[in-house]
Amino acid sequence: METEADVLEELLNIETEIEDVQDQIKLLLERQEKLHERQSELKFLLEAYKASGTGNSANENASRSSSLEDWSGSFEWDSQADDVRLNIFGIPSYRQNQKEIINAIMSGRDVLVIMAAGGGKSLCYQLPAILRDGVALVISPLLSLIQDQVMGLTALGIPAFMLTSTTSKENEKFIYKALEKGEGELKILYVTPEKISKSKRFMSKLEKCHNAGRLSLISIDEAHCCSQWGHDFRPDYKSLSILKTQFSNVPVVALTATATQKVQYDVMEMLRIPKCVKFVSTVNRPNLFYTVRSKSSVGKVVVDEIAEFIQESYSNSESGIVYCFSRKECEQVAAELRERGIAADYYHADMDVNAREKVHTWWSKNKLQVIVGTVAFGMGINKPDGGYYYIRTNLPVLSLCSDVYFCNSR
Ligand SMILES: Nc1ncnc2c1ncn2[C@@H]1O[C@H](COP(=O)(O)OP(=O)(O)OP(=O)(O)O)[C@@H](O)[C@H]1O
Repeated sequence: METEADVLEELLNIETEIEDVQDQIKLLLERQEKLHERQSELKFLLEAYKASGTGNSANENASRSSSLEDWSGSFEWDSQADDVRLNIFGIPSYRQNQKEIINAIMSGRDVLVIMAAGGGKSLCYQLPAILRDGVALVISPLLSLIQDQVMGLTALGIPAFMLTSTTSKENEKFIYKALEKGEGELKILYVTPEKISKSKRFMSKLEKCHNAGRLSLISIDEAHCCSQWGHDFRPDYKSLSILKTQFSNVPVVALTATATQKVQYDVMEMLRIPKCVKFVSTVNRPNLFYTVRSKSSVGKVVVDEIAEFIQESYSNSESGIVYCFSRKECEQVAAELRERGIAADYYHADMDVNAREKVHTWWSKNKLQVIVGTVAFGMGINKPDGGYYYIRTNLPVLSLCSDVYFCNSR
């Protein structure tokens, strides 16, 4: 006959055992994750080995992707590249790795670029896009980012277009004609990954462009979006593997500011560029300053604090971004900043694309000082002039990042 003490003792034993089992499950799950990681690395190495067909060891071949080939020497396009850099882009000299990356692309190699945000990745594919014959295709994840790039290139007189939901029928017709028949001036074409995965019409025009020898290069911006291990995985990036399969002789350039070793493997595997040349530049951004300030618990006072910060620190109306958590909050804060004499407007995913484009353009042209946005705005936005800052309001404190010409929303 069991006594209460016996029951209690068995219960305690069982609870101890359950804890043991839970510890073991935790250890096994950790082990499983490590094995998955190693499995994907090994699969990548195997693919690299198969792709080489040279009898090199897989490791040797994979390391060729970051090989010591010298891309800094003299090439036949040097003087033309210098001319475009200086006279079209207005850039006096190259930054770290830019010249080497350009040389590798011009030599027809696939390239993986890891360079800090604002480090100058765009020049690395835009310059070869101008030098090489034909049309360069650029895949970029966000409409705002694409608009920013096309706006900047157009201002430099470079025939750049985008094919997105905001493209007019007239421009769409022009782009399709340029791809299919080589008519009209089109050097750089920006699309979102959805265009590759969902538009058969676009892919068929692209194929015609390639068959006629007019697809000059394929650039994949924010390439970490390919990787499930990255912080910004986009399912549509998976479909980009078709590009190398279908257009195997066209150089692919994958660019990102953030990629761990594992994400790099993933990107190379996903984009089918195991033998790419890899360039890693320093991620140090000396132009960034962060400040954290305590924030009032009263909403109206917080807006006073933000307005005061902007007016005191940026008295020449230098532009910036204020980040808010919700769409409603963006609209409210923008209105309250306007009440305080600051030219502000809001930007979020609930607005129609034309309204978003209008706000972005005005801000780019300094007709608007502040965009109050959700994280829908910011990634890859390039605004080199004057001071620049962003403020996050959705934290218990105000986080201020100033004196940058560029920032990411994260
Ligand atoms: N060699 C250079 N010298 C001076 N300025 C440069 C140079 N290369 C690029 N820039 C400028 O640096 C700024 C940032 O460049 P860019 O937009 O290409 O950065 P990025 O690396 O593409 O950033 P993101 O991570 O958003 O893609 C731009 O204003 C660009 O004109």
